[in-house]
Amino acid sequence: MEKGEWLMTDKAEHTLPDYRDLPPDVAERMAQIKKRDYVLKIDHVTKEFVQKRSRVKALDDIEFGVHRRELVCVVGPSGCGKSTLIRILAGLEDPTSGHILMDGKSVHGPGADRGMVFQKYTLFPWLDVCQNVMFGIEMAGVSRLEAQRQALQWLQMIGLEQFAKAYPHQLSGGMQQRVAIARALAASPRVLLMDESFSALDAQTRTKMQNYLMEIWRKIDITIVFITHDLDEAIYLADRILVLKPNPGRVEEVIEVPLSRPRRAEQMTSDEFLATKAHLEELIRSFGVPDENAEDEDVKIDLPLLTLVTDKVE
Ligand SMILES: Nc1ncnc2c1ncn2[C@@H]1O[C@H](COP(=O)(O)OP(=O)(O)OP(=O)(O)O)[C@@H](O)[C@H]1O
Repeated sequence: MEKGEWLMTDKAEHTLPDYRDLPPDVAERMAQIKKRDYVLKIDHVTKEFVQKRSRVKALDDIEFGVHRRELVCVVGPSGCGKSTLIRILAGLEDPTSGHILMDGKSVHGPGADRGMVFQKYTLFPWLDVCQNVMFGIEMAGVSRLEAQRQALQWLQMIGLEQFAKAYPHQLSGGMQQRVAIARALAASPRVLLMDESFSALDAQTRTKMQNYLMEIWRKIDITIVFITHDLDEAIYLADRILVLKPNPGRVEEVIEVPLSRPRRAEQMTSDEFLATKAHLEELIRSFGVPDENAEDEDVKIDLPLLTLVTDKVE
């Protein structure tokens, strides 16, 4: 589709705008973002896994830069290398070739400059909420008293100060993830890496968490890379979306999200949102990989004959 063309949708006569047409305020914001330096640069990163008899090229020559205070989401079908990429960014895995640069310097291994929030709840169960948040601060050599003061400030920021003395098992999933975010941020990283961090939460809690995250991000100097399977989540959160294709994992497209900030739930039904989602769905379909996390349409179940019931009145 040429830029500026309009996309016909299935719904008769309703046309969606081109997702690449940014409203003026978004275009202005995007121009500002692009003027900022790269905090994180993925410099021609390739990753091959060698198993007994086979080689898998999980990532092939990935080249991408994340600007300071940008929120980038990474999407793509199962197996396109999203987890491999974030593990390399976190320093948990080395690239086969290429480099990760933080503020222009090549990184090797994990570092305090990159905080990570995983999908599963990863709080230390034997520490209370405050001690969990203090953990990263104390690791950086800060005194216990000062770490406690800072941890309480973080808990206030995420609205959980009254749960400072509670233990993780006493909190809901959403609250645990809020503490996990606070714990990661308390160590003052430059970049927050989030690996499907909200995918274990129910839909309502997930939306709340997305809003919490954007609220925190608005207040502090942090750059976020967020991996997700959920296209709505990617569009709602991101300034730009990095779309990966599988076999081997390559950059297919970088999408500038045509939505103003601050984001509001109503934007999820806007034409710009729907046009971006339609394009992403089309891209992912074009990769021809069944996404096991997508909702099944038209599932056919073979039932044993004897269990069949009808609603016919006897
Ligand atoms: N440790 C490993 N050893 C061998 N192959 C691996 C390893 N980790 C990942 N792979 C392979 O690399 C490719 C990319 O995997 P990866 O988990 O990064 O994809 P993904 O996009 O995160 O998938 P999903 O969305 O299902 O989590 C896949 O083919 C996978 O089988």
